[in-house]
Amino acid sequence: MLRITDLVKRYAGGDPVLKNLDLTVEGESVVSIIGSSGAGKSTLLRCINKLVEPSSGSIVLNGMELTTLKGRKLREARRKIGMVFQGFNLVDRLTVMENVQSGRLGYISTWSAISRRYPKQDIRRAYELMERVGIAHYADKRADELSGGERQRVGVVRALMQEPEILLADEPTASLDPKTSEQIMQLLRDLARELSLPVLINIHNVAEARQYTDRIVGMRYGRIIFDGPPAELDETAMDRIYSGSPAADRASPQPEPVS
Ligand SMILES: Nc1ncnc2c1ncn2[C@@H]1O[C@H](COP(=O)(O)OP(=O)(O)OP(=O)(O)O)[C@@H](O)[C@H]1O
Repeated sequence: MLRITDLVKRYAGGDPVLKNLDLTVEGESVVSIIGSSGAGKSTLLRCINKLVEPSSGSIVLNGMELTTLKGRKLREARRKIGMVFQGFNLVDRLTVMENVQSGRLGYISTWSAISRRYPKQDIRRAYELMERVGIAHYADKRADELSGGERQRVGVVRALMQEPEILLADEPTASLDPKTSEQIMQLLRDLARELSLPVLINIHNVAEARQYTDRIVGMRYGRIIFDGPPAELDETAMDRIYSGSPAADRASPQPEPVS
Protein backbone atom coordinates (compact mmCIF):
# COMPACT_ATOMS: atom_id res chain seq x y z
CA MET A 1 0.00 0.00 0.00
CA LEU A 2 1.16 3.51 -0.78
CA ARG A 3 0.21 6.17 1.74
CA ILE A 4 1.06 9.80 1.09
CA THR A 5 0.38 12.28 3.87
CA ASP A 6 0.65 16.06 3.92
CA LEU A 7 3.06 16.10 0.98
CA VAL A 8 4.51 19.47 0.03
CA LYS A 9 6.90 20.15 -2.84
CA ARG A 10 8.42 23.55 -3.44
CA TYR A 11 11.01 23.93 -6.19
CA ALA A 12 13.90 26.24 -5.27
CA GLY A 13 12.60 29.58 -4.13
CA GLY A 14 9.13 29.08 -5.61
CA ASP A 15 5.62 28.61 -4.32
CA PRO A 16 4.57 25.07 -3.45
CA VAL A 17 3.49 23.00 -6.46
CA LEU A 18 2.18 20.20 -4.24
CA LYS A 19 0.15 21.51 -1.34
CA ASN A 20 -0.44 19.27 1.68
CA LEU A 21 -1.47 16.39 -0.51
CA ASP A 22 -2.91 13.15 0.91
CA LEU A 23 -3.34 10.02 -1.21
CA THR A 24 -3.63 6.31 -0.44
CA VAL A 25 -3.38 3.61 -3.10
CA GLU A 26 -4.14 0.08 -2.06
CA GLY A 27 -3.72 -3.40 -3.46
CA GLU A 28 -4.07 -4.00 -7.14
CA SER A 29 -5.97 -0.82 -7.92
CA VAL A 30 -5.22 1.14 -11.07
CA VAL A 31 -5.38 4.83 -10.32
CA SER A 32 -5.11 7.61 -12.87
CA ILE A 33 -4.05 11.16 -12.09
CA ILE A 34 -5.58 13.78 -14.36
CA GLY A 35 -5.40 17.56 -14.42
CA SER A 36 -4.27 20.48 -16.50
CA SER A 37 -0.72 21.09 -17.46
CA GLY A 38 1.19 22.32 -14.43
CA ALA A 39 -1.25 20.84 -11.89
CA GLY A 40 1.59 18.86 -10.31
CA LYS A 41 0.97 15.35 -11.66
CA SER A 42 4.56 14.62 -12.72
CA THR A 43 5.94 16.20 -9.59
CA LEU A 44 3.80 13.86 -7.52
CA LEU A 45 5.10 10.75 -9.33
CA ARG A 46 8.66 12.07 -9.13
CA CYS A 47 8.35 12.62 -5.39
CA ILE A 48 7.27 9.00 -4.98
CA ASN A 49 10.35 7.59 -6.71
CA LYS A 50 12.46 10.42 -5.31
CA LEU A 51 13.56 11.79 -8.64
CA VAL A 52 12.64 15.01 -6.86
CA GLU A 53 13.03 15.55 -3.14
CA PRO A 54 9.77 16.33 -1.34
CA SER A 55 9.92 19.49 0.79
CA SER A 56 7.90 17.94 3.60
CA GLY A 57 5.34 15.25 4.33
CA SER A 58 5.39 11.49 4.32
CA ILE A 59 5.37 8.81 1.60
CA VAL A 60 5.10 5.28 2.94
CA LEU A 61 5.28 2.25 0.64
CA ASN A 62 4.33 -1.01 2.34
CA GLY A 63 5.44 0.27 5.73
CA MET A 64 8.66 1.92 4.51
CA GLU A 65 9.00 5.69 4.81
CA LEU A 66 10.58 6.83 1.54
CA THR A 67 11.13 10.52 2.19
CA THR A 68 13.97 10.07 4.68
CA LEU A 69 15.87 7.36 2.79
CA LYS A 70 19.39 8.01 1.56
CA GLY A 71 22.24 6.08 -0.06
CA ARG A 72 21.96 2.29 -0.18
CA LYS A 73 18.55 2.22 1.49
CA LEU A 74 17.20 4.64 -1.10
CA ARG A 75 18.61 2.52 -3.95
CA GLU A 76 16.99 -0.57 -2.44
CA ALA A 77 13.67 1.21 -2.10
CA ARG A 78 13.83 2.45 -5.70
CA ARG A 79 14.02 -1.13 -6.90
CA LYS A 80 10.54 -1.57 -5.47
CA ILE A 81 9.15 1.25 -7.58
CA GLY A 82 8.74 0.39 -11.26
CA MET A 83 8.56 3.30 -13.65
CA VAL A 84 7.13 3.47 -17.15
CA PHE A 85 7.91 6.60 -19.18
CA GLN A 86 6.22 8.53 -21.97
CA GLY A 87 9.35 8.34 -24.13
CA PHE A 88 10.04 4.70 -23.14
CA ASN A 89 13.63 5.53 -21.98
CA LEU A 90 15.16 2.52 -23.72
CA VAL A 91 18.77 2.28 -24.84
CA ASP A 92 18.26 2.17 -28.60
CA ARG A 93 21.43 0.34 -29.55
CA LEU A 94 20.85 -2.44 -27.02
CA THR A 95 18.66 -5.46 -27.65
CA VAL A 96 15.26 -5.94 -26.15
CA MET A 97 16.68 -8.55 -23.75
CA GLU A 98 19.47 -6.20 -22.66
CA ASN A 99 17.02 -3.39 -22.08
CA VAL A 100 14.73 -5.66 -20.13
CA GLN A 101 17.60 -6.95 -18.00
CA SER A 102 18.50 -3.41 -17.01
CA GLY A 103 15.49 -3.70 -14.70
CA ARG A 104 17.67 -6.08 -12.66
CA LEU A 105 20.55 -3.65 -12.24
CA GLY A 106 19.77 -3.06 -8.60
CA TYR A 107 19.92 -6.79 -7.93
CA ILE A 108 22.91 -8.18 -9.79
CA SER A 109 26.60 -7.35 -9.63
CA THR A 110 28.04 -4.64 -11.85
CA TRP A 111 30.28 -7.27 -13.45
CA SER A 112 27.33 -9.48 -14.40
CA ALA A 113 25.59 -6.46 -15.90
CA ILE A 114 28.62 -5.23 -17.87
CA SER A 115 29.49 -8.68 -19.17
CA ARG A 116 25.82 -9.41 -19.81
CA ARG A 117 26.02 -12.63 -17.84
CA TYR A 118 22.49 -12.55 -16.59
CA PRO A 119 21.42 -15.08 -13.98
CA LYS A 120 19.41 -17.97 -15.47
CA GLN A 121 16.35 -17.15 -13.41
CA ASP A 122 16.43 -13.56 -14.69
CA ILE A 123 16.49 -14.77 -18.29
CA ARG A 124 13.64 -17.16 -17.56
CA ARG A 125 11.60 -14.41 -15.91
CA ALA A 126 12.34 -12.01 -18.78
CA TYR A 127 11.04 -14.54 -21.30
CA GLU A 128 7.93 -15.18 -19.21
CA LEU A 129 7.13 -11.48 -19.06
CA MET A 130 8.06 -10.80 -22.69
CA GLU A 131 5.86 -13.73 -23.69
CA ARG A 132 3.07 -12.28 -21.59
CA VAL A 133 3.20 -8.91 -23.34
CA GLY A 134 3.87 -10.34 -26.81
CA ILE A 135 7.48 -9.32 -27.48
CA ALA A 136 9.44 -12.54 -26.75
CA HIS A 137 10.20 -13.02 -30.45
CA TYR A 138 11.99 -9.65 -30.43
CA ALA A 139 14.38 -10.57 -27.61
CA ASP A 140 17.49 -10.21 -29.80
CA LYS A 141 16.34 -7.25 -31.84
CA ARG A 142 17.71 -3.80 -31.22
CA ALA A 143 15.26 -1.61 -29.33
CA ASP A 144 15.25 1.02 -32.07
CA GLU A 145 13.88 -1.51 -34.57
CA LEU A 146 10.58 -1.75 -32.68
CA SER A 147 7.37 0.24 -33.05
CA GLY A 148 6.23 2.65 -30.33
CA GLY A 149 3.79 0.15 -28.82
CA GLU A 150 6.42 -2.60 -28.81
CA ARG A 151 8.94 -0.27 -27.23
CA GLN A 152 6.50 0.62 -24.48
CA ARG A 153 6.00 -3.11 -23.84
CA VAL A 154 9.74 -3.40 -23.38
CA GLY A 155 9.51 -0.50 -20.92
CA VAL A 156 6.76 -2.29 -19.01
CA VAL A 157 8.70 -5.57 -18.85
CA ARG A 158 11.84 -3.74 -17.70
CA ALA A 159 9.83 -2.17 -14.88
CA LEU A 160 8.35 -5.55 -13.92
CA MET A 161 11.80 -7.17 -13.86
CA GLN A 162 12.46 -4.98 -10.82
CA GLU A 163 9.85 -7.02 -8.92
CA PRO A 164 8.19 -3.74 -8.03
CA GLU A 165 5.71 -3.22 -5.24
CA ILE A 166 4.13 -0.39 -7.18
CA LEU A 167 4.19 0.68 -10.83
CA LEU A 168 4.27 4.38 -11.71
CA ALA A 169 3.51 5.38 -15.28
CA ASP A 170 4.15 8.94 -16.46
CA GLU A 171 2.04 9.58 -19.57
CA PRO A 172 2.69 6.04 -20.82
CA THR A 173 0.52 6.40 -23.91
CA ALA A 174 1.12 10.01 -24.89
CA SER A 175 3.56 9.08 -27.68
CA LEU A 176 1.37 6.34 -29.13
CA ASP A 177 -1.42 6.21 -31.69
CA PRO A 178 -4.95 5.78 -30.26
CA LYS A 179 -5.25 2.02 -30.85
CA THR A 180 -1.81 1.19 -29.45
CA SER A 181 -2.50 3.53 -26.59
CA GLU A 182 -5.59 1.55 -25.63
CA GLN A 183 -3.67 -1.71 -25.84
CA ILE A 184 -1.04 -0.40 -23.45
CA MET A 185 -3.69 0.84 -21.00
CA GLN A 186 -5.43 -2.52 -21.17
CA LEU A 187 -2.11 -4.26 -20.57
CA LEU A 188 -1.34 -2.13 -17.52
CA ARG A 189 -4.78 -2.85 -16.12
CA ASP A 190 -4.48 -6.60 -16.71
CA LEU A 191 -0.97 -6.77 -15.25
CA ALA A 192 -2.12 -4.93 -12.13
CA ARG A 193 -4.67 -7.68 -11.59
CA GLU A 194 -2.38 -10.57 -12.46
CA LEU A 195 0.51 -9.38 -10.31
CA SER A 196 -1.60 -7.77 -7.54
CA LEU A 197 0.27 -4.57 -8.22
CA PRO A 198 -0.96 -1.05 -7.54
CA VAL A 199 -0.50 1.11 -10.64
CA LEU A 200 -0.49 4.91 -10.61
CA ILE A 201 -0.81 6.50 -14.03
CA ASN A 202 -0.33 10.16 -14.83
CA ILE A 203 -2.44 10.69 -17.93
CA HIS A 204 -3.88 13.49 -20.04
CA ASN A 205 -6.37 11.35 -21.90
CA VAL A 206 -9.49 11.47 -19.73
CA ALA A 207 -11.35 8.96 -21.92
CA GLU A 208 -8.63 6.38 -21.30
CA ALA A 209 -8.57 7.20 -17.61
CA ARG A 210 -12.30 6.54 -17.48
CA GLN A 211 -12.12 3.33 -19.44
CA TYR A 212 -9.05 1.64 -18.03
CA THR A 213 -8.62 2.79 -14.45
CA ASP A 214 -10.57 1.97 -11.30
CA ARG A 215 -10.16 5.33 -9.69
CA ILE A 216 -9.49 8.82 -10.95
CA VAL A 217 -7.62 11.44 -8.97
CA GLY A 218 -8.10 14.98 -10.29
CA MET A 219 -5.44 17.56 -9.46
CA ARG A 220 -5.51 21.31 -9.71
CA TYR A 221 -2.85 23.77 -8.54
CA GLY A 222 -1.04 21.13 -6.51
CA ARG A 223 -4.11 19.81 -4.70
CA ILE A 224 -6.32 16.78 -5.15
CA ILE A 225 -9.78 18.13 -5.80
CA PHE A 226 -11.45 14.96 -7.08
CA ASP A 227 -10.96 11.35 -6.03
CA GLY A 228 -13.44 8.73 -7.06
CA PRO A 229 -14.49 6.04 -9.53
CA PRO A 230 -14.85 7.02 -13.20
CA ALA A 231 -18.64 7.04 -12.91
CA GLU A 232 -18.43 9.94 -10.46
CA LEU A 233 -16.34 12.09 -12.78
CA ASP A 234 -19.28 14.14 -14.05
CA GLU A 235 -19.34 17.49 -15.81
CA THR A 236 -19.21 19.40 -12.53
CA ALA A 237 -16.10 17.54 -11.43
CA MET A 238 -14.54 18.04 -14.87
CA ASP A 239 -15.26 21.77 -14.63
CA ARG A 240 -13.58 21.96 -11.25
CA ILE A 241 -10.51 20.16 -12.53
CA TYR A 242 -10.19 21.95 -15.87
CA SER A 243 -12.00 25.31 -15.68
CA GLY A 244 -9.93 28.08 -17.19
CA SER A 245 -7.57 25.57 -18.85
CA PRO A 246 -7.07 25.32 -22.59
CA ALA A 247 -9.88 23.26 -24.13
CA ALA A 248 -7.31 20.78 -25.44
CA ASP A 249 -6.39 19.79 -21.86
CA ARG A 250 -9.87 18.54 -21.29
CA ALA A 251 -10.56 17.05 -24.68
CA SER A 252 -8.32 13.99 -24.37
CA PRO A 253 -5.83 15.13 -26.98
CA GLN A 254 -4.09 12.57 -29.14
CA PRO A 255 -0.61 13.82 -29.91
CA GLU A 256 1.42 12.76 -32.92
CA PRO A 257 2.03 9.02 -32.66
CA VAL A 258 5.57 7.68 -32.64
CA SER A 259 4.64 4.90 -35.05
N1 LIG B 1 12.40 21.22 -11.99
C1 LIG B 1 11.52 22.19 -11.78
N2 LIG B 1 11.91 23.39 -11.30
C2 LIG B 1 11.03 24.37 -11.07
N3 LIG B 1 9.70 24.27 -11.27
C3 LIG B 1 9.25 23.09 -11.75
C4 LIG B 1 10.12 21.99 -12.03
N4 LIG B 1 9.38 20.95 -12.48
C5 LIG B 1 8.11 21.39 -12.50
N5 LIG B 1 8.01 22.65 -12.06
C6 LIG B 1 6.79 23.44 -11.91
O1 LIG B 1 5.91 22.73 -11.06
C7 LIG B 1 4.57 22.86 -11.48
C8 LIG B 1 3.97 21.47 -11.67
O2 LIG B 1 4.63 20.85 -12.77
P1 LIG B 1 4.35 19.34 -13.15
O3 LIG B 1 5.26 19.00 -14.28
O4 LIG B 1 4.40 18.50 -11.95
O5 LIG B 1 2.85 19.43 -13.66
P2 LIG B 1 2.02 18.40 -14.53
O6 LIG B 1 0.64 18.41 -13.99
O7 LIG B 1 2.72 17.10 -14.60
O8 LIG B 1 2.06 19.11 -15.95
P3 LIG B 1 2.10 18.44 -17.41
O9 LIG B 1 0.80 17.75 -17.57
O10 LIG B 1 2.28 19.61 -18.31
O11 LIG B 1 3.28 17.51 -17.45
C9 LIG B 1 4.59 23.69 -12.76
O12 LIG B 1 4.29 25.02 -12.42
C10 LIG B 1 6.04 23.58 -13.22
O13 LIG B 1 6.44 24.74 -13.91
